[in-house]
Amino acid sequence: MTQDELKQAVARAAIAYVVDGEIIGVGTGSTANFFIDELATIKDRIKGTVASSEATAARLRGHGIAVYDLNEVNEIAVYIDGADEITASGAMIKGGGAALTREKIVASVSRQFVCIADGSKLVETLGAFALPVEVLPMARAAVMRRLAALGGQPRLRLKPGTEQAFITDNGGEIIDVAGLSITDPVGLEQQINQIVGVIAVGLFARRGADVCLLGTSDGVKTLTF
Ligand SMILES: O=C[C@H](O)[C@H](O)[C@H](O)COP(=O)(O)O
Repeated sequence: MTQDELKQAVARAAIAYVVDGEIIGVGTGSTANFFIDELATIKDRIKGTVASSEATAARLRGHGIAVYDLNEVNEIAVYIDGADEITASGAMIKGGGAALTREKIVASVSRQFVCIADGSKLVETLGAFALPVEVLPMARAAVMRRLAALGGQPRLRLKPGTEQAFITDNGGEIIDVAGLSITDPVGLEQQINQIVGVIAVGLFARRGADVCLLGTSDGVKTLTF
């Protein structure tokens, strides 16, 4: 099976977690895009969605699915999203697609977090994927020094093919921190959150996934945490 077929399989399996008549939180990225396309086939069963990025909102609206502002919504039944890495205890690195801050916010108000990922995303220790950190542009250099002191190699994410900083949906910049071996994800998430100028870190450890649907050549495996 190709990686896209594995992503499609987990996206289809995630439909079983959609709660009829409720608001569904929708993540960002290639796996989440497969989920959006599946969700379109049952859109009449749900009340609507909250999107974790402008790109996701546009894709949902393109399918005729209602997208609510989070401030209009009291509760989200389930949040469904991909990950860049996930451990056997449900801690994740996210933000490869730069949507980490809104993803974290939507996940934090959702009753259940279902991670959908192809099997290559399951790791023993987080950190081979450079950890994304969203920062206020004026604090970039100061935050990079603090991240380097934690033992990583921080690098500013650039707009592809340019020398200009990539700018997020929130007007922030992304620093990708390579070279970390994250043995205490909850502790590191807390430490990075405390650096002034950080908007959010792509470590989802304190609020990790509740369920992970993992696409493998033997079928979709369900991990619960
Ligand atoms: O910012 C992007 C998100 O955290 C994505 O969920 C993550 O990067 C995984 O993306 P993909 O499904 O494309 O591998």
